[in-house]
Amino acid sequence: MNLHFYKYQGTGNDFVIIDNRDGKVALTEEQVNHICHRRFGIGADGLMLLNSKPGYDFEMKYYNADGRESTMCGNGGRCLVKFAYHRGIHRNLFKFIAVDGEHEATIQDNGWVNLKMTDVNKIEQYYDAFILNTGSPHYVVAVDDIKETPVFEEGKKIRYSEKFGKQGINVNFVEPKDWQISVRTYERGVEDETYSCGTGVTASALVFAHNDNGFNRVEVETLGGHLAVEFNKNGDNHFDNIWLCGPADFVFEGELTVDEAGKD
Ligand SMILES: N[C@H](CCC[C@H](N)C(=O)O)C(=O)O
Repeated sequence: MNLHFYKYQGTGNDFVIIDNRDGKVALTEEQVNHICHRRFGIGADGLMLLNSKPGYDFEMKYYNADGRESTMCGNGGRCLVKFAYHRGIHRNLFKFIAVDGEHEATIQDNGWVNLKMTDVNKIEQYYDAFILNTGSPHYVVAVDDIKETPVFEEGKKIRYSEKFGKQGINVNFVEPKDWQISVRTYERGVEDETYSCGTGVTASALVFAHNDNGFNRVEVETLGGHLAVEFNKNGDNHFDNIWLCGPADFVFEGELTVDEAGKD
C-alpha cells in the first residue's frame, strides 16, 4: 500500500499525518508501530488520520507510537489543525471531533494553534501527586529540580505500577517557577519521555494554577519549547474554557509503502 504522509511537530511532540478524507486508509497496529519506529520507520510519537465527518471540519483519529488507538492528544490536535489549513480547510474557528468529543481551534497570526480542551471537574490527590483527565489520563507531581529528574526511570515505574496497571497513565514532573512551570513527561503508548505532551502540559497547568478563581494563563516550558494554557477556574477542581496554545509546524512529506506485515 502506497501512502503519502506528512510529518508535523508541536514543541517536539512529533506525528505522522495522513489525509484520509477519502476513507481509503486502514492501518493495522503493527503497521502504525512500524511507521512510528525511530529506526525502521519514519519515526514519530504518534500517527493521525484526518478523516471526514459530516457537521465538522474533520475527525481526528490518534494512534500512539505503539500502534494502538489512544485517547486525546493535545499537541496532535494542534498539528492536525495546522495540517488541515495547509490542505485548504481555512476557518477562523475550526470545529472537529476527536475521541473525547468536540474541539474548537484557532490559528493565530504568529502561527500558534490554540486548541480548546475538554472541561475538567475532578482532580484526585494520590499521595504527593494529582490524578486528572484532560482528554488523556495524567499523573502530575512536583519536583525540586526538573533537569535532574530521572523522567524515564521514575515515569516508567509509575506508569506500570499496581495502581495504574493495564490502562497506564502519562506521568508529568513539574517544577513551578514564579509565573511559569517547567514540565517533563513520560508518555504512555510511546513508553518514553517525549519533548512535550499537550494534555500533560494542560493537566500540569491546572494543578499549578496561580489564581483560585477566574481567568488563569500559565506559561509552560518543555524540552521542545514554550506553550501556554489559559483557563477559567471556578472554585475547587472545576475548570472550563481551557485552551492549549503553542506552535505546530510542518517538517517534511513523502511517500511510504507498507505491506500487510507492516514492513517496507
Ligand atoms: N500518550 C497519550 C496520548 C497522547 C498525548 C500527548 N501526545 C498529547 O500531546 O496530549 C496517552 O496515551 O494517553
